[in-house]
Amino acid sequence: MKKLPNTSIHPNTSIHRRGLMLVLSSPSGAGKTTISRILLEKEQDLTLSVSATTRKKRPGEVHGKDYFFVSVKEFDEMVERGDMLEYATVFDNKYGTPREPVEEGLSNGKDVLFDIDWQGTQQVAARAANDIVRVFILPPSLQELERRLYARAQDSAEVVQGRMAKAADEMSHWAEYDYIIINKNVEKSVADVQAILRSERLKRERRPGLDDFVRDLRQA
Ligand SMILES: Nc1ncnc2c1ncn2[C@@H]1O[C@H](COP(=O)(O)OP(=O)(O)OP(=O)(O)O)[C@@H](O)[C@H]1O
Ligand SMILES: Nc1nc2c(ncn2[C@@H]2O[C@H](COP(=O)(O)O)[C@@H](O)[C@H]2O)c(=O)[nH]1
Repeated sequence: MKKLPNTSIHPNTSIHRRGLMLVLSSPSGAGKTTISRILLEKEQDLTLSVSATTRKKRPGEVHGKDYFFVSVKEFDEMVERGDMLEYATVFDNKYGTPREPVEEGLSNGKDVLFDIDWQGTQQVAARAANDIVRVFILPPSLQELERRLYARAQDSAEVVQGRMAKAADEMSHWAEYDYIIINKNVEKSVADVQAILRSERLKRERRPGLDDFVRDLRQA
């Protein structure tokens, strides 16, 4: 398996830092997209991995921004060519992470944000165990989860009920994640993810450039 080239010079410092892959997963409707949008506005050095999907576009969604909306044939060809970092079938549609933009983001000194399910998270973790940071978002209650899915008003009642039926299955993977956030208040949840990001960026093993820095300090 190809190892990701995820070392970089972080733009805000001359000290060499490894980019990280921040994964958000949750049952559908718990708030990953909402949290991601705000987070990306606040975090300059974070870039979103835009997934490819065979799902139909929702009202307001933009090709290339929310997803790359592709046919099943196009999706399968991407998989065949090895263009996907990970892929999975979720709620009867195919979803996958195009590899190249992720590699490019990491090489440009960015951290990369993923909104993917537990299957994709397991695949990325298998390829880049040292670079992945996994955050699982829980809803405050099942009633609130259902309310949010209906309030989003972008899916039919049938789709919402299908997603509610699979929520327990998705949540059964919560213990595979490094951090758990109960998304009651969006601002608080965003602040929590920012705290995670900040701490993870400071980890010694993500800052290989410190070796030289400390050597120089000790020789001075
Ligand atoms: N903390 C919150 N309090 C109230 N409403 C919220 C909160 N977080 C998100 N929402 C609302 O819940 C709905 C679902 O949120 P969102 O689309 O972000 O979920 P998601 O986890 O990305 O879902 P999916 O997995 O289907 O993409 C949206 O209408 C959003 O505005
Ligand atoms: N394994 C992957 N899962 C993905 C990817 N992109 C999105 N998702 C997950 O799919 C569901 C449904 O999303 P929706 O936009 O249709 O509501 C959700 O859990 C996403 O996290 C991907 O590239 N790979």
